[in-house]
Amino acid sequence: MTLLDIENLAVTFPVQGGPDVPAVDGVDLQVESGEIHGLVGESGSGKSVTARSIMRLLDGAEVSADRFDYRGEDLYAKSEAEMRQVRGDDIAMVFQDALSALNPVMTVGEQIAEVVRHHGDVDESAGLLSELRRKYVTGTRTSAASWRRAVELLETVGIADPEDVAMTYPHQLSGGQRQRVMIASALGGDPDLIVADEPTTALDVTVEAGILDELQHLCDEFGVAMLLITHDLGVVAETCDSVTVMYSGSVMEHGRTDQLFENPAHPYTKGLLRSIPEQAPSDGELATIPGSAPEPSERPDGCPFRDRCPAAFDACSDPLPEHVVDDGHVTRCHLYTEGDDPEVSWDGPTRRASEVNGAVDDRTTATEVTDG
Ligand SMILES: Nc1ncnc2c1ncn2[C@@H]1O[C@H](COP(=O)(O)OP(=O)(O)OP(=O)(O)O)[C@@H](O)[C@H]1O
Ligand code: NI
Repeated sequence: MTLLDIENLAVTFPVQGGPDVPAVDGVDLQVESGEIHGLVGESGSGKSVTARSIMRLLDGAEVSADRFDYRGEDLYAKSEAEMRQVRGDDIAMVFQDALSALNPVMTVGEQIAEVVRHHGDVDESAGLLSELRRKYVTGTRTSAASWRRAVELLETVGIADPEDVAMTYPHQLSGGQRQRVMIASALGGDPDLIVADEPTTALDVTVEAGILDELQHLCDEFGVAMLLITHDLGVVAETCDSVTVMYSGSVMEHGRTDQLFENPAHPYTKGLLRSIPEQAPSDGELATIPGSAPEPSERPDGCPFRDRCPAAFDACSDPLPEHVVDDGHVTRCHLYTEGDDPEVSWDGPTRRASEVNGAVDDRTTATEVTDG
């Protein structure tokens, strides 16, 4: 079943005295129940804006979509009160920076207990006195059911000594522990979908691997779906069932992870794949895509990637087409409207690039070593 179904999402930030910022432009995104769906793309491609649109946390932005359904209900038709219920109970969000997302003056146990109470499936009295005590003497109601549930959740997310950790404040914990606390807090509302925006980006690789493992395991165990935002295709390969690739506000390609990795269709996806060790060409060099993404207000017509694409040709200034590569695997690239199996070379001059668009031909050979 499709849990989240977004069609043709556009998000624009009005800017006083400057051009508006069309951050997201025509994005389709489907997350199936229980799956881990990766949302990947370089910095500025619109991943976080898309994520926040799901929580309706985009103050001041103009949001439009042909469809924006969660479990078949239009999220943008809900009242703010109904939305508060959705946030936490149905959809929970995990951010990159737990230190700023968590309350600094409340023990982590209390914070998780609060989510559990808000969700309302623990039975405990909540009279004024206990409410005041809870609020001002944080961490002391260790006999309450919500507190016990908080400790349980800390244990669930792999924290050793959950009783002790529950009584600490966020700044007393390591970065990895704080991310785990935030995941525990997300699970406190028993959501069906977790939106995780680069949950491990700030951590070192071993801690990151442990947390990604844990997330994968938790989604499996609780049947929770996750939209996992990352700029790292290596993380997608390890963790995700399916993936949507974004570039400069648009979706370039989406499909099951195996389809995308075995048979990438869009030159942008092919370029990204060269930057992860397992997929890089056998000469051992890791290459990034030369150049950088345009600012939203300076995006070219048609395909936003065309100025960096080694296979760009004149049709690329037309609106993005949609090409079905395989069942569930779709790319938005003009090469495929010209015939199947186009030649895309990141290592030498491309026929189309050199014949049709002389402006890009020396980009096709430039590579940049990013890692050893
Ligand atoms: N509140 C805002 N006002 C104006 N522009 C914004 C605002 N928020 C985001 N943008 C712009 O929208 C575009 C998409 O930003 P977004 O944060 O979604 O990118 P991202 O893919 O999450 O990148 P990163 O990997 O760096 O987190 C960027 O050009 C950004 O500058
Ligand atoms: Ni982001």
